[in-house]
This record gives sequence, C-alpha cells and structure tokens, in this order.
Amino acid sequence: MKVTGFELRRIAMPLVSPFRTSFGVEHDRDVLLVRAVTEDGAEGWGECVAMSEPLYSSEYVDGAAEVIRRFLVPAVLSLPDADPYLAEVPFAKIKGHPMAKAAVQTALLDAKLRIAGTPLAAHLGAVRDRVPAGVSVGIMDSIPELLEAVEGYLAEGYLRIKLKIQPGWDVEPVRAVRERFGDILLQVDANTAYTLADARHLAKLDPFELLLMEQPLPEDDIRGHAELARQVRTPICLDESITSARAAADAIALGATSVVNIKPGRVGGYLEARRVHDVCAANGVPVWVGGMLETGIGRAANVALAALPGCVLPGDTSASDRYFRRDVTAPFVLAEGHLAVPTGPGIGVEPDPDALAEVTTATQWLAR
Ligand SMILES: O=C(O)CCC(=O)N[C@@H](C(=O)O)c1ccccc1
Repeated sequence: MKVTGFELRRIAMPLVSPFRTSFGVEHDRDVLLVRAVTEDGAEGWGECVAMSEPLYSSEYVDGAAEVIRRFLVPAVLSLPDADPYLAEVPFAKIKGHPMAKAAVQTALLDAKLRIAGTPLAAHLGAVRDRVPAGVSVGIMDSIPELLEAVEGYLAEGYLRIKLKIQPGWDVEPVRAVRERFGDILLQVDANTAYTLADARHLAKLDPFELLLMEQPLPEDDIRGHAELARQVRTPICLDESITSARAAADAIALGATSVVNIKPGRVGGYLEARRVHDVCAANGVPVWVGGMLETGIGRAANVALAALPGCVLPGDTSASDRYFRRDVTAPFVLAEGHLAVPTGPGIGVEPDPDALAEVTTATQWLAR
C-alpha cells in the first residue's frame, strides 16, 4: 500500500458536562485526527487520544502532533509498503509516544482494511456483534449529585458503573451508590491517586464487592500493586501501568494485577492491544477496553476491540452522547446496554464532512 500523504486535523469537541478525575477536570477535548491517503485514493482514519496536558501520561496533543509530523510520518513515507505491521519496525526505533504512534498506525490499518474490504473487528478476531457498555462517572461535588448521575446512566441502560475516586472521595461515594442501587456491576478508578500507605484505607472498599479497583498506585509502582493485592480483597486492575504486552506479562507474573484495562492509545495501537489481550487471555486474566473520551472514530475501533473473546467485562465504551452533543461520525447509541460492532470495512465509520467542518480548528497536509 503506497501512502501519498497524511492529513493532521485538530478538532474542538465540547463535552456535554465537565469530566473530573483525580488528575484534573476536562471541559472539552482538543482532538488530533490523522487521515492517511493512499495512491489509489483510499483513506484511513486514526484518533490520537492524548489529552491537552500531560496529566494522564507524558503525552499531550501538541507534542503528539510534533512527533507525528517530524518522525512518524517521514518513517511511514520512507517505507516501500506503508503496511501498519511493517511500520511497527521504524516506530519501535522511536522511543515512547504510544498515543502518537497509535493514531498513525490506526490510520494505516483502517486504509489497509478498507482496501481489503475487511472489518477491523474481523481482522482482530472479534467473536461478538455487540458489546456491553459501561460508563465512567467523574468525581462530583456532592453525593446527591453523584447518585443523580448514576441513576441517569442506569436508566439509559448502562450495564456497569465506574466511579472515579481520590483521597477524600472514595468509601462514602461507593457506599452511597451500593446502598441506593444494590448489586449493580460497580468498580472504581483512582488514576494513581494513592500510595501503599493507603492500603488499610483502600481495604475499606472490600465490603462493597467491587468488580475491581483500577490503578490505585503510580503507574511505575508494580511492586506496590503486588503488595497492595495482598492487603485488599478487591481485584486490582491496571491501566496506566500496562504500556505493552510485556508489561502486562510482567505485572501478571508479579501478582500486581488480576484484571487489565486495554487502551490501544496507551500501548501504541490496536496491533499491540491485541497482543495485550492475548497475553492476558493466556494467563486467565480478564480484560476490558478502556476509553479516553474518544470521538466516534476512536470509539468505533475500541468497540471492535471490545468484541474479542477475552473482553469479558463491560468496557468504557459508552454511547457518543455520554460526552458529545454531536459526534463527528454517526453516533454510537446504546441498545439494551450494548453498542453494535461496526460491520463496514476498516473501522466501519466515516466522519460526517459537515460535522467535521463545524469542529475543525486546524488542518495540515503532510506528503513525501
Ligand atoms: O469513557 C471514556 O472514554 C472515559 C473513560 C475514563 O474514565 N477514562 C479515564 C481513565 O483514566 O480511564 C481518563 C479520562 C480522561 C483522560 C484520561 C483518562
């Protein structure tokens, strides 16, 4: 496949409501989209999930755009065949920047699969045609406000609730949700906000029978998570720590995680995401697909990944209207708590030109 060039497109997507985590509050998303154009006019899309500031990980959207412009696009354009699998070789020589790599790799993968007429889900090994949807609920100003939000999501049909927690907002919100809504599927996400010194406090979550406790400690504290797992009953799930299939194998072998959140942007793309899935499946570790507030472009690819056999827990694959009043693609809509897996070639969705034009803040064409 010969690529004639790439378009980098920045879009400004306001969120329907502020999204608060232990590391900050998002009011809107400044998203970088990558479009690959091939010699015979096929195209492929990728979404960079880097946030505006390096608060979730070291990447941020302006930095990702720079790495794509200066290093990743030239590496691809120098290949005789711009195949996403072949591109992993020069990409591996560039240290880090998994979200930037994932965006370019996905644009190539989408183009390759559209040309072949193969849906991404089929290419990855999907076994389902719809996936159960969970929803991530941010930190709120009060318990009543939280209960109102959770009630609304349950009424919409979400099959699993994830509560963001941080020191000072953890046991009480979980207790309130459990007492009000009974034995719903419930989990928490700390985004690295605690330390091992908080182990006894985190053990207070055990009576609430949570599905998992996500990334309680810093992303590089594998030993700490293994020690914490010995002190709390709630299963530990890692997110920020799992940067590759090897990192997943290490964390599992060291007893640091018993569930894994797979985010393609965090591991460099859907090809490595499938390897993380396979390593976890080989070790009997359940996985689910996380989210980074993606538009329909990234959401479509995440839903395809969530259809793999090892994805046995609802993911943060919510409907488009969880975050956006108007998506740039046809919206993903909840049906009986599930999202349908796209069936078209590649990621199976196209951005709507008018919707895209409405939110575009900058475009740049990068060619040989
Ligand atoms: O549903 C979604 O797309 C968001 C799910 C979610 O909570 N993402 C969290 C996370 O840490 O997993 C996040 C939010 C904002 C920025 C980065 C990550």
